[in-house]
This record gives sequence, C-alpha cells and structure tokens, in this order.
Amino acid sequence: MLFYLILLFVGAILYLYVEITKKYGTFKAIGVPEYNPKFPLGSPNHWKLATGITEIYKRLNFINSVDEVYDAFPNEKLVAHFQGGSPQLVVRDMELAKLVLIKDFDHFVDRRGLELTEETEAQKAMGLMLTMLKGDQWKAIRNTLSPVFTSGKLKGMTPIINKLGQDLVKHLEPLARSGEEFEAKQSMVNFTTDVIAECGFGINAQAMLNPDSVFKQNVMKLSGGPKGSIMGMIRFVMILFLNPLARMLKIKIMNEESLNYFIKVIRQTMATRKESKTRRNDLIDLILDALKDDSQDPKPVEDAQFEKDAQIEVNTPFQSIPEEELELYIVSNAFILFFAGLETSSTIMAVCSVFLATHPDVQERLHLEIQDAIDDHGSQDLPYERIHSLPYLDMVVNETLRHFPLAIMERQCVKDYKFPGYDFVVPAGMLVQVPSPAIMKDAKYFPDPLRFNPENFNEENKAKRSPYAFLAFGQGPRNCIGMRFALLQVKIAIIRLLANYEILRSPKTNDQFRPSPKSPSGQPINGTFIRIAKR
Ligand code: HEM
Repeated sequence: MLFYLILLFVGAILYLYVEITKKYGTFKAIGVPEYNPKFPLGSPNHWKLATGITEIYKRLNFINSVDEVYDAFPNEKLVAHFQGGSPQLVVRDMELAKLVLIKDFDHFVDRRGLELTEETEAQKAMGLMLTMLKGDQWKAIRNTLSPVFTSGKLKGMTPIINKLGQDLVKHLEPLARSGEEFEAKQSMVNFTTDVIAECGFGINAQAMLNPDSVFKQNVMKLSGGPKGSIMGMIRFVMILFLNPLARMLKIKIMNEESLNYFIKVIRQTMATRKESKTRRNDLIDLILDALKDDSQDPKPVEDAQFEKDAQIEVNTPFQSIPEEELELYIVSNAFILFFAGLETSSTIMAVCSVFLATHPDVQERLHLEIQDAIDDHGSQDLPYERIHSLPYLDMVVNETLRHFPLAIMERQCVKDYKFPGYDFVVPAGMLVQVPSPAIMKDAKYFPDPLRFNPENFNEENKAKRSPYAFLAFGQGPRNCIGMRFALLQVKIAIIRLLANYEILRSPKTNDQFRPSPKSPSGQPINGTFIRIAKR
C-alpha cells in the first residue's frame, strides 16, 4: 500500500513538473530573455512574493513584484518571467508601453482574470466592479461613469471638501496641542472617509469628529487597518496564485459584512433620492444622471492628454447590461469608486506629510506658496482653479506619487498580438505588465531616482522625458478614472495641514518607504508617523 502511495506521489510530482516547466525556455528560444524560472513557483520574484508572506524568505509586496525583472535586463525591451508555469511579459520600453496601454488597447482591454465566487450578493457585486469587469461590459460602465469626474462636476464638490478640510484641522488640534507622535495615515483615512461619504453619497459619516462612527468602523474592517495583516495577504496571494483553489475554499478578498453594510447604504440612498426627487449633486446623483443620459453620442472629453488617451474608441452603450442586473451594477460601482479612492488618496496624503516632515526646505517653500494664495484669496477655502494653479504643490504631490506608487499596470491580452520588431505572437490570455514602480525609479527618466526631489516635475525637467514615464495613475482608456478627484482631495488636505500646522519628524518617522508585504494595498512598511505643531 505504502509503495503505491509513494508511486502515486512521485507520479503526481513528475506530472506537475512536466506541466509547470513545459514553457520554460520557449521565450529564450525566440530571443526574449527569461527571468530564471525554477520549478514549481517560477521566476525568483514569484518565489519571493509567494513565500515572503511567511517572512522566511526575502519579502516582497505584489506592487513591486516585477521591479527586479525590469532592473535585471537594462538593455531589453521585453522580458518574460514565470508565475509557476504561466509566462508573463514585462514591457521595458516606453514606445511598446504606449502600444499596450493606448494605441493597441483593443488587444489589451482587460486586467488579470481573477475568477471570484458568486455565491452571495456581495461576492457577485465584487465581480461587477469597474476594476474587475472585462471587455464590452467594462466599456459600457466606464463610458457611463467617466462624465462623473469632469472638472465642472469637481468644481461643484470643492466647497464640500473645503468644509471637511476645516474639520480636518479641528480633528488634528489635540495632537498639535499635545505634540504627541501619531500615524498620519489614520487621520487621513478619517478625512477621506468623510470626503467620499459626503461627495459620494451625501452622508455625514463623521469619521473625523466621532470616534464611534459606524461608517468609519466598517471602513476599517474593509481596508484591514493601516498595516494590513498576514492573513489578509495570504488570502490575496492565494486568490492570485491559486485562483481555482481559492474559489473552492470560498476565500474572499474583502470583509463581506462591511461590503454588505455599504451595499445597503448605497441602496437606501438611491431609493430615498428617487422617492423624494431631491438632488445633492453627489456621486449617486451623477451616476443616476449618467444612466438617464446614456446615448451613443460621444461623451465630453477634457483637454488634458491623459483624458484624450483614455478615450474608448467604440462607444459601447449601457443598454448592453441586462436590465435585471442594472441595479447591482450601479451599487457595485458606486462602492468601488468609494473604496478605490479611500485607501489610495489617504495613503498619498500620509506619505506626503512624512516627506514634508523629513524635507523641511520643501515644506517651507510649499507653505509660502500656500500662504500667499490664502492671503490673496482672503480665506483657506481656495476655489478649484486656484488649488490647481499652485505649481509647487503640484510638483510635491507628483513627486510623492512617483516615490510611492500604489499599483502596477497589468493588461491581459485579449486578441493575439505581435509587437513591432518581434517575430512571435503574444497569445490571447497572456498577462502583459508595464511595471510603473520600476519605471518611475529608473534614472533614465528621473535622475537620482531615490531622492525626494519635487524639481523632477518642474516644466524644464518634465519636457526632457516622455510624459508616459509618470505612471502613478496609469495611462490609456483603463487609467485611473478618479485621478482628478484624488488630486483635489489630496491637495486640499495638504493645503489645510500646512496652513495651520508645521509638520515635524517624530521618533518613528520613516525615511525609506517600502510597501509592506503584509498589505495587499501596499501600505508603508513602517507606518507614516509624524508630529505637528500649531503655526
Ligand atoms: C492618489 C490616489 C490614487 C491613485 C494613486 C490611483 C491609482 C490608480 C492606478 C495606478 C490605477 C490603474 C490604472 C491602470 O491600470 O492604467 C487606478 C485605477 C482605478 N482607480 Fe485610481 N487612484 C487613486 C485614486 C482614485 C480615486 C479617488 C478613485 C475614485 C473616485 C479611483 C478609482 C479608480 C478605479 C475605479 C480604477 C479602475 C479603472 C478601470 O479599470 O477602468 N482611484 N487607480
């Protein structure tokens, strides 16, 4: 019996070995270098990603998981690496990246294909979110939601965010008085929760002023807290690497109880809005407007190149969504706009505060620019145009985003594709990556890339490099839909912070930022600790 068991075991290992390694070497043979794959986990970066969660091997966060592939082949345009037996292609060249992200986007419409269980409504809702949707369904929802973030709509939201900026100053007052060290991320999550609850759903979440806010508690459960957790990361890596097994074991990405809470809140808000026929010009109203207004006519496009590059060529009508599923689509996407904006924006605000604490010269110059604008306007409630006309603020925020990117660009090839100058075909189904974190730390585009230097974004230096080398919000039709909203709330938070407080180092202030391997959303490994003093 034991003999047969051993035989079965050896047979299974042999089978796995042959299956997993059968594509190793196939790229090398056609002139595309491979990043040293080894049975069973593949290339070294995947070994680190998969085993790093237990901290027994070198640690790596998913966001940086392709950096070393990029760095190891400085003279190549394309490199292959293997996740187990699945090859993935890394694009190392700006012109090829533009083809994938923009020009030949039709071949690269989707993101990584994660299959989620659809057993509960919350799980089904996750599969309908813009970040997850594919093909025509994604195009239809993206087309519908894009007009929600035009500059005209954001101008309307600015007074609301300014008012919450005043609450942020109040929220921070006790910390300024005591001079104690605190985690900037936590305060910024409270601020963004209030901003998105108010601008999104017309809800006064009181995350800043009421420590017992139910809305805030659910946000905390959803995001897994400021540092993430080992269990959270294990779940995430399983969903990524062992998707069928994760489905079998019913492993979930998000806390279902909290997700249900938000689904309920959004449903109730929509129902009340329809019944009372009142308007608040928040996200819910704008989504409902966008749905009513759905037509084949081209949607208005903003002037900036980022938005022009994001246009979807074929205007897929919203009617392609089945009627009976429409409501869940709306709820899911109202939710993802809330959630995608919350973690990202609050992290950037917190990381920016730390950079200002560790670079007092930058802080001083930025404070002068902000104070001048406030003196000139006569109030801290700066209007939309004025906020975006502060050049040094823009440079500081962009440099923060360059240093601490929150996502890697991935596209799944949906139609066979041939890169110009290469003889092989990228088959439908293969994952193609544009490793934004590595590109934004490449000295070719940003000299002395590890130094925090807002001058990287002055007009002269911007003109010297490809505009596509700054990838903090992605590029092309699948770029970040909320970029303008994000920049608005981040800038308002920094304006309020500097107008009222000096940001100081504290014993735990961290000079070197690295995303924690325990945090799927890439939170800084040593936190974002600072002190503040009243100006
Ligand atoms: C500083 C804050 C933010 C950063 C750094 C950020 C970054 C990103 C990045 C890198 C992507 C992927 C782009 C690509 O693959 O080309 C993305 C996608 C996305 N972002 Fe953001 N984001 C931020 C804030 C926001 C906000 C405020 C919202 C919503 C209000 C939002 C909603 C989304 C959505 C829905 C997607 C998926 C778009 C799609 O698949 O069509 N993000 N974001």
